[in-house]
Amino acid sequence: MIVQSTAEFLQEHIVEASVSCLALYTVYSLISTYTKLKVVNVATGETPIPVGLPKTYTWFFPKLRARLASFNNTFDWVNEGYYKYSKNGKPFMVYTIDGDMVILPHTSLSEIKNLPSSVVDIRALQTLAVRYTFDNYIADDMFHIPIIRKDLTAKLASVTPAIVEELDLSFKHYIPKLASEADEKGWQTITMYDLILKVVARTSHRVFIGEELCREEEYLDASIKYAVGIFPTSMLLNCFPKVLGPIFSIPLKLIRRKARKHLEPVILKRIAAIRNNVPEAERPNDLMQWLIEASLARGGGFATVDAIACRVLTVAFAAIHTTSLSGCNTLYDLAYLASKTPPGEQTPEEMLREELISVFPPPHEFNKRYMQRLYNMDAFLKETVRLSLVGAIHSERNVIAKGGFTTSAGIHLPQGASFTFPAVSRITDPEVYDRPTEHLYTRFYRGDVAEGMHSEEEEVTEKNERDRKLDRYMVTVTEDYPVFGQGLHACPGRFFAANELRVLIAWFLLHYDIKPMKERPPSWRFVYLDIMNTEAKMQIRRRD
Ligand code: HEM
Repeated sequence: MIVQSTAEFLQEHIVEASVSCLALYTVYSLISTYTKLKVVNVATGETPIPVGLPKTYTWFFPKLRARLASFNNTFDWVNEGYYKYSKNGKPFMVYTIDGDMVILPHTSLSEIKNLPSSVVDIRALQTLAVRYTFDNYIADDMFHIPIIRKDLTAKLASVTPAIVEELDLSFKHYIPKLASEADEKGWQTITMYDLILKVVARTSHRVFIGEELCREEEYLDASIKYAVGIFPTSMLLNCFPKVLGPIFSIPLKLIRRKARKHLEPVILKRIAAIRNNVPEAERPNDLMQWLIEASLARGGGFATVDAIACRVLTVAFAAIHTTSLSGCNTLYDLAYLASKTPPGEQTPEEMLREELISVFPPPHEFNKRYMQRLYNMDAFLKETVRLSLVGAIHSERNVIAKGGFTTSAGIHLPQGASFTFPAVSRITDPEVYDRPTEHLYTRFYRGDVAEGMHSEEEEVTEKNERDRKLDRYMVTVTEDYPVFGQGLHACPGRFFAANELRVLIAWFLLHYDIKPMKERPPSWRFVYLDIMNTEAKMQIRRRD
């Protein structure tokens, strides 16, 4: 009788019942997940001390409460742990909405950063829920990474004229669309991030997929929306049971379909050319072509239009927002630092412009080789991204080796454990950087040691990175400069990004003045992330 009436009740309230089950399951997973892995110091038996657990009613779901509090407090917890434990060579834990995280001391970084992917893997695969937000072919084989690292970087000199041309065309196309009418003194107001995002998306795509497609607004819009949609979708996916993955990823799939509509005819044309043995010299020479050739070589599901289009969008995702944020932050810093420059002194904007004109006198023909001589520009960019792109942590990794991994200090990390290193606390530690929170735009100036150097791609080798004299390029990765990650997974696109950013800032300084801003637009901290203010308005004025 009871069973029958329960069944009837459930039939009548199927929606409510499903939602309740889902809610219960979610609460259960929030409480129970990530808690079973035992991280321990094998020599002392100590386990990493948690930072951020509630100090009152400690019996009442402390981890769950810490996870919920992590939205606003993670930076403070990591900073507290950095000074209490990391600086004494000890690990600590934080429990965030994103899972249990072991924060290892900086002293473990050098032995961990180059561990092979059979031992540890980059955690983005999990945090970005790559199997749902992209697809299985991306998660199974990231062959686009060596293509970016080797082929794209090697072609930088030859693609620079295309970057210069596309930046020029896109600034001229988008500024009139996005900026207000000029006032009587010629100043126009613009939401700078909107402009830089569009310009970077179009310019990067010129190099990724060619002239034919990079100006197609519907495609560009779809690729930007896709990239924007990845973070919220993956967060949702990571909070709910995996069975809901296919449902939560529907909006992203619809956007991908829109982008694919434009990519498909071009991909098919290029595949046909390869199959018809069109000589290599007559085929396009861009990132999409290299991706198509590598996909065909792998065959099967990798060689479908869908998988190839998804891979193009994956590279665009990694490239466009990071570069746009860096470009926009640089312009914010130029405007803000100008307002702090005493009257009569040269502002950083004037200093960079003077350097530009001396390296590229009119008619300002940029080329990759001389771009490297913009030492003040490189130093400025490097300092801006140091202060603006680093979140609470860097180099998140998951242990995948069956037996786990034990550091030389005896910290045993079992299979499945996630670990990372303090980032913002490290770069704002006065023992690491002098006046660490100030934007000292000549901090990384290297013009004095640069004579006789080769290209930066040749010089940024692991050996040279240990040489403090050469530790000054924007693209140099050192253990105290985590903007581009570390070791095996350090950003493969950073040479491309640095080159594009230099041309972008150079174009801007030659064509526009920037009105000083009294306040730097504040960013917003969310769990581990420092999210830039993308709404801030700037005032700009044409120079001619
Ligand atoms: C200023 C711009 C950029 C910044 C600040 C940046 C930053 C980063 C960071 C922090 C990582 C993670 C590294 C780690 O965990 O150790 C990364 C990885 C990556 N970046 Fe960038 N990036 C930028 C531009 C680009 C560009 C332009 C591309 C492509 C052309 C790109 C492609 C990638 C890829 C594919 C990875 C994954 C590497 C791996 O898993 O081994 N990035 N980037």
